Amino acid sequence: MTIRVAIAGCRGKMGKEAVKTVVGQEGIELVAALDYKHVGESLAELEMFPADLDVPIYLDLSQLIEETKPDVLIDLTSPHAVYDHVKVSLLHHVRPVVGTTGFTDEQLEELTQLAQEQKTGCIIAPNFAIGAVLMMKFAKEAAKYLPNVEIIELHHDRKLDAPSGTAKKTAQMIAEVREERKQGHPLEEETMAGARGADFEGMRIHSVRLPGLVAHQEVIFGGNGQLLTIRHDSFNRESFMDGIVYCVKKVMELEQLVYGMENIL
Ligand SMILES: NC(=O)C1=CN([C@@H]2O[C@H](COP(=O)(O)OP(=O)(O)OC[C@H]3O[C@@H](n4cnc5c(N)ncnc54)[C@H](OP(=O)(O)O)[C@@H]3O)[C@@H](O)[C@H]2O)C=CC1
Ligand SMILES: O=C(O)C1=N[C@H](C(=O)O)C[C@H](O)C1
Repeated sequence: MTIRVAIAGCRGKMGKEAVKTVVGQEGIELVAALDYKHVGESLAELEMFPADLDVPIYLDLSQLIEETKPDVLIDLTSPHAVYDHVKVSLLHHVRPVVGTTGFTDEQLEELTQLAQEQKTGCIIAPNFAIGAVLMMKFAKEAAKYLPNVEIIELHHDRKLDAPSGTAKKTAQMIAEVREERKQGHPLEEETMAGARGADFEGMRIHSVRLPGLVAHQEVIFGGNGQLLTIRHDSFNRESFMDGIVYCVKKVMELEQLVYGMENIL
């Protein structure tokens, strides 16, 4: 069976790479694109895509779904757009595979419930790179023994959300095995706001944004006279593509929302 896929955000850094990947994939067919520019045109008319890529561009997701009947919607857009896309998609029983980050906890809860009610699979993966997923799993394991931990995530300076979805998910996974505790000196004070980073159950998260970076993270554990650093680097967007293909196939077997690729490996 061929899986019919639509991509939202196809002009973006991730979207462009995803279009290239999906088009070359056996058993997957790209049937539509969702964008708010070039509406009514075809991807073939955009300079960045091959001239024979005859894939229609829609503004309205419901219309896209009714006319092109995708099985899966890959969302690689923005924190402002993604929640609505996932909701509309689930209401139409189209399975979302979501790379976009920046969900609130409330949005994740609502979408989890909606996917369950609709009996429709959905994968929200803060990071599609297998190395990053392993970094998160290893960090969770290490935190059982070394509960003093800080996360430093480093990204390109076009990123909209901070901390990154990966850093937030790492902290959540660590929190499953680490009791909430304040770190550092009990009387420490910030003499400059933000100096100690964001506070997640006492863990500190630091976000670096610089041109030249892609997506990187260090999880640093401190113990008596020792330090453990777990680091992952994505040097390009290709690093995420195997994960996207895996999720497109996997979501076809699901009837509920899965948050994080570590839960389906
Ligand atoms: N899970 C993972 O492994 C990864 C996740 N990401 C996440 O994926 C998302 C996209 O990243 P990236 O490609 O770098 O970002 P880009 O800004 O390069 O791409 C986003 C694209 O989505 C478009 N867009 C914005 N709003 C809408 C909308 N309402 N409908 C359709 N298209 C829209 C943008 O158009 P325009 O620019 O014209 O506004 C742009 O073309 C981010 O949230 C990022 O954090 C990124 C890498 C890996
Ligand atoms: O915006 C990005 O680039 C990335 N976003 C995701 C995140 O917020 O964790 C995944 C990866 O880090 C790249």
